[in-house]
Amino acid sequence: MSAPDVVAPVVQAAGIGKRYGPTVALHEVSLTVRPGESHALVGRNGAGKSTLVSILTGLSATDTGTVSFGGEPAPPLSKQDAWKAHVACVYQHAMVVPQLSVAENLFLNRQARGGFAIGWKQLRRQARELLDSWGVRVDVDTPAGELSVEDRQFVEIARALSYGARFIVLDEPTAQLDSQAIERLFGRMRQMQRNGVTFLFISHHLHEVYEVCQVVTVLRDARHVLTAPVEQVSRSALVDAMTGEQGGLSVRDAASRDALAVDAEEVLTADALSGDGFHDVSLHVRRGEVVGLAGSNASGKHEVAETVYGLRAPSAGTVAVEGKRLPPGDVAAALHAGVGCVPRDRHHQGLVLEHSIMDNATLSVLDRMGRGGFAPPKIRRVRGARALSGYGIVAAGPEQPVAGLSGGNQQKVVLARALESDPRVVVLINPTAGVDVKSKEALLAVVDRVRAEGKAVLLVSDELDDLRLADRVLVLRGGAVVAEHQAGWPDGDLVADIEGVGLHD
Ligand SMILES: Nc1ncnc2c1ncn2[C@@H]1O[C@H](COP(=O)(O)OP(=O)(O)OP(=O)(O)O)[C@@H](O)[C@H]1O
Repeated sequence: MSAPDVVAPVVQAAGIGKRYGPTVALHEVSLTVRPGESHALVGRNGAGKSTLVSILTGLSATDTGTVSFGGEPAPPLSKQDAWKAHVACVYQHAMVVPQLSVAENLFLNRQARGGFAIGWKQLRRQARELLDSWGVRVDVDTPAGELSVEDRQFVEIARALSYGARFIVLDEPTAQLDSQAIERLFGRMRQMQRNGVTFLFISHHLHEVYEVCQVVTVLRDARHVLTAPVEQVSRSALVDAMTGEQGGLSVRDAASRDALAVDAEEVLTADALSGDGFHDVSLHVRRGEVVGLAGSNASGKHEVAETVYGLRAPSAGTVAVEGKRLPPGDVAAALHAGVGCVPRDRHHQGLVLEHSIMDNATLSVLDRMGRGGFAPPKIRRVRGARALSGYGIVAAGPEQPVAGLSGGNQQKVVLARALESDPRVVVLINPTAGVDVKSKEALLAVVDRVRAEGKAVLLVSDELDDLRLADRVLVLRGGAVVAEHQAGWPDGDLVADIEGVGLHD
C-alpha cells in the first residue's frame, strides 16, 4: 500500500445529496481532504460550496451520503461539541460576540466545564497562551467587535484549534482583506500547515488557489467535476471546469474605450471632504465617467465613498449632485437626489434577507412605483424577473427569499437594486465581492453599460480587474489622495502607489 493510503483522510464526504425544496444544492458529491494539505474548493455562485461546508461542519444534515473524520463516522448533529473537536469554519461574517472581549469569546461557555468555574484571571491567561502558541498577536481584553477582520479571523481560527480541531474551513477569507493582510493570512496558513493544520479554502480569486493550495476540487451545478493537484490544472482549465464551457475570460479595459466627451458635464462633486479616516478629499466625476478609488483598507477609500452616498456625515466639505448640495449624512436624501449605491456590507446595509428577490431589487424605488410606497406585486414580479435575467441571478424565481441565495447571487441582487432607480450617480463599493469569475465579467459589463448611459460612477475596489473599468483611478493613502492614474496604468505602478513603496525600493 502506498503511503497516502495508510493515513486516513482528515475528512471524507461520500455521495452527499442535499435539496432545498425544489433546488438541488448537492448531488452525489464526494470530497476527500488529506492531512496537512490546503485544499481549495471552487465553483461558480450557487454551485454548492457553502452547502457542502454546512454539511462538513455539522450545521445541516445530508439527505444522502456520509461524512467521516479520520476514518471514523461523523458525530450525530446533536453532538455539536464533538463536531467542534474535528472541524470549524471561519466565515466572512464574524462568529464572535462583539461586546465581549477576545478572551471571553475564546473561552465562552467553557468556563464551568468539569464542574469548576475558571476565574477571570485564569481565563485571560489561557486566552493569551492560546493566541501566543499559534503566533496570534491580539490583545485579549479588546472587545471582539473592535477587531480588524484579519485579527478576528485569527481569533476564530485559534478558537477552533483550542477545541482540538485540526481541520479548518476558510470561507472566502480574503474577501475583505487588503493585499498586505492577505499575504499575512497566507503566511500564517503555511505556518499552521507545517504544524499539522489542514485547510479547506474557498475563494473566487483563482490566483490565490495557486498561491496557497496544493489540491483543488471544483463543483459545478451541485456536482463534483474535478479534484486534482493544482500544478496539474491550468487557470483556464480551472475556469472551464467551473463553467462547463471553453473560452476563458475577458475583462474590458477603460483604455480601449472612446475618450469622454470634452464637454461632458460634472455630475458628482465632492469638495474638500474630511471625516473619520480621511481629510481634504475632492472628487469630480463627469457624465459617463468611471472614477476608481484604490487604497488599503486603512486608506479611507471606503469612508469617502460612504460619505458620498450619505452613510457618514463629513466633518468638513460638501457633496453635490448636478450642482445641488446634498444634506450631510442622509442616505434617503442622497437616493432622492439620484445616488444609487452598492454598500460595503451587503448583509447589514444591502439586503433584507427574509424578503424576496423582487422586493429587494425594487426596495429603493418603491415610492416611485406606486401609491404610499407599495408597488403592485405584478410590477415587482416583472422587475424581479428582469433582475434575474439581467444580472444572471441563479434562483428558483423572483419570489425566492434572498436568504436562500448563494453569496454571489445576493451581491447581484444588491447591484440590481442600486441601478433599479435609474440613478445619475452610482457608488459601488467592492461590487464584485464574492462573485464568481464568470459572473464578474457580466457585472463589469453592467458597469460599462451604465457608463455608456451617461451615469457618473464612483468605483471603490481592491481588485485590479474592477479598477480596469475606471477612466482614472485615485489612490488614497492615510486618508488623502496621493496619486491619480489614467486608464491603461501598469499594475505595478498602481500597486506601488497603493502600498506606498517606490517601484525600485
Ligand atoms: N437555505 C436555503 N434555502 C433555499 N435554497 C438554498 C438555501 N441555501 C442554499 N440554497 C441554494 O442551494 C444552491 C447552492 O448554494 P450555495 O450557497 O451552496 O452555493 P455556493 O457555491 O456557496 O455559492 P457562492 O459562491 O455564491 O457563495 C443555490 O442554488 C442556493 O440558492
